[in-house]
Amino acid sequence: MNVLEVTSLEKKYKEKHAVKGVTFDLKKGNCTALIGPNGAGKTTTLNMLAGLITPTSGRFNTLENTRDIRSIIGYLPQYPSFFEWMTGMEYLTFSGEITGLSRKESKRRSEELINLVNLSEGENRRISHYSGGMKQRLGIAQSLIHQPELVILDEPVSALDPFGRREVLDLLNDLKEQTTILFSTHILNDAEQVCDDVLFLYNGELIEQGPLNDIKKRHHTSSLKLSFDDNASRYREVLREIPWIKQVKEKGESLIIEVEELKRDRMRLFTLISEGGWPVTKFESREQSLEDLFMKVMR
Ligand SMILES: Nc1ncnc2c1ncn2[C@@H]1O[C@H](COP(=O)(O)OP(=O)(O)OP(=O)(O)O)[C@@H](O)[C@H]1O
Repeated sequence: MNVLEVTSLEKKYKEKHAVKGVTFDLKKGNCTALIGPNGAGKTTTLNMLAGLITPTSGRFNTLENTRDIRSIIGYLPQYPSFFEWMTGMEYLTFSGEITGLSRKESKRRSEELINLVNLSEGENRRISHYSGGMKQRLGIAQSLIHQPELVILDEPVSALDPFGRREVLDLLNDLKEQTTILFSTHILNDAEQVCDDVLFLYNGELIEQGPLNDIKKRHHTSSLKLSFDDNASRYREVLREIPWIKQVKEKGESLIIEVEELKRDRMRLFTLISEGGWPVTKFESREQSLEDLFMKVMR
């Protein structure tokens, strides 16, 4: 069941085509990462879905064909602004009332959310005294105040330090139980930790999309990594001459060796290393990361 179906969505600014004919579905209960480098069109896409800018063309349908999409979505912009003189609790209660909740209901929901995003300790502190991670968690709580079917988060972790990032990623993992999530990021490692589905956006176009595991299988490569104390390039030249090795890349004093069949070729490489007495300090089978995948798809 799809919470949102987006068809041929476009945004043009004079000569600039920021988003070009983007089509995708969001499955109920899934967490989808919209991934792309700076300027790919992520914010423009999310702003169109959030009703903040008008698409040049295209359409989107919601599950119940809701007339105003804003009633079913929660949205956290890339640079959220808060009334910093308010406490976290005041801000949430106020946000709830704006969405149409009664004061009592809004207070109850705010208390629930303060617990969910782990802000109990700072609920009566002014937002101006919050850390970046706390503000981002408050922003996420605010986006959930009216129990939306879909939460759209624009770069929720990109501006945070590693501690803040971890807090927010853990929170996203918890939220997956409760709602459908679409979030943008250019930090692939973060996306990999929480998302089920990915949308790869490049130059305003979707270049690959689907369940992360399916895409990984589709673009699967088997590789091995050899690390040396020094002189890796000498061994690179030897490996390049071997017919069962597809590609050898040098990364510092390590070699990334792409092979056809991991199990078989791992043994072959072991034999080569031991017979040749190569000064290898580390031998690893490599799992393809989302970053490897993104680079491959883009190429
Ligand atoms: N109001 C605007 N007028 C003209 N061009 C715009 C406007 N808004 C965005 N663009 C252009 O559209 C393209 C996509 O921008 P967008 O902000 O959506 O990218 P992004 O993927 O979110 O990038 P970032 O990760 O840097 O936030 C960029 O080239 C940008 O310069």
